[in-house]
Amino acid sequence: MIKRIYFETHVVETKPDETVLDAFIRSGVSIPFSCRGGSCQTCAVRCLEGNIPAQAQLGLSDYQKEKKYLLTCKCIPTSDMTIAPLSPDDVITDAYVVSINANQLTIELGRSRTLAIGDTFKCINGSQAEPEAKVIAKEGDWILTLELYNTENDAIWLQGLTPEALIQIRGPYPQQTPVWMTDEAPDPEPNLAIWHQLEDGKKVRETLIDFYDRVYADERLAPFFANVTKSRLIEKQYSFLMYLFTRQHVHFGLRPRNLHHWMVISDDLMDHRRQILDDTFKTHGLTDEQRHIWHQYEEHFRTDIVKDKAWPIKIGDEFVDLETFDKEVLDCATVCDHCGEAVDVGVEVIYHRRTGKISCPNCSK
Ligand code: HEM
Repeated sequence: MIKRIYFETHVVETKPDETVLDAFIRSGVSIPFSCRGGSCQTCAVRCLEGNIPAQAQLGLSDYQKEKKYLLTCKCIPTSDMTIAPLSPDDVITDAYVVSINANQLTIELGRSRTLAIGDTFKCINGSQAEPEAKVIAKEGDWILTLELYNTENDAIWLQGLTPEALIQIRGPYPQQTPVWMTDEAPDPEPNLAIWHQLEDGKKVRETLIDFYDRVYADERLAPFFANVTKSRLIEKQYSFLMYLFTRQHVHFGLRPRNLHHWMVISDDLMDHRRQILDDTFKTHGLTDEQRHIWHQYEEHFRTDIVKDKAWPIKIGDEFVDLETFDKEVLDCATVCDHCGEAVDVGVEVIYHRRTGKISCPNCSK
């Protein structure tokens, strides 16, 4: 049976008995791959929706199975599927310690990987710390020498290792330039047909109203929206989606990267939000195609939103870090935003650049 595979902005139909990878290659969809036999794991992706055939997970670890990884070269779909690329955090490879020399660690990989000198990784040995390391030498595709950035904590981490110990490496994180410094990808193509099907936006608004009711009641998401007026947010979100679907310039807010710059949002939290959105779509009777197209618009911004620490905001060509504090001498009396006590004119206070919240001398000790 023909199945539809949704991957980023692509929709690919597989022929009977065809693997997802073969269908991608046939359709010109670019995805990294190497051995095509299920051992190198280069073509691994994550399943967001649909059945995962057991064959597509052969050889993957329990952790990888739990995260819904699958190998596209081994996946003959049994249902429609939505799949997404792995984030570097998701790419975990077993490795054995060969030797340790000061802050350098030589490892033998559990499977061959095509990696380059300069690629960066996180090292995992079951402890909470995941020291960062850079490849400084390699022998073939199996042996790597990593240099740890050699802080005091890395030295302690290395002392806990012995030759032949099994560790994992997470990555690579090849991008030398942090995401927040790179140019944003162009917006995805509009889709007027779906917008018309969604009753020229009426159904989009209804869905958003219900979705944000659920978000504001969700204990993981609600904290982000503590000071945000729901009706205003729905209108902003609506105009942004209207722009994406129709290209009418009706959205005058910030771009998603700048807008979410201070929010620490993990892939897992994005998936959680996606699930709530999908449940809402189903309540409002959106068709599979409509759900997938809308999800694809949202997914397009994942890399602009997911991060493990706040990013500076980009204004023109400049990056401004708003997650810092400045000092100011008050030229009029006010109250402290933390303890509520009065603060007199002439007192030096600390204020947070993004929120503008003021701390009196007592609270900022
Ligand atoms: C877990 C994931 C997310 C969280 C926690 C989150 C959180 C927020 C918050 C708190 C606001 C209000 C900001 C403010 O008014 O100051 C907001 C606005 C917005 N978000 Fe998200 N967001 C998430 C994912 C997304 C995604 C995937 C998109 C996709 C495009 C998106 C697009 C928007 C837009 C368009 C606005 C309103 C823009 C404006 O004010 O002009 N968000 N989000």
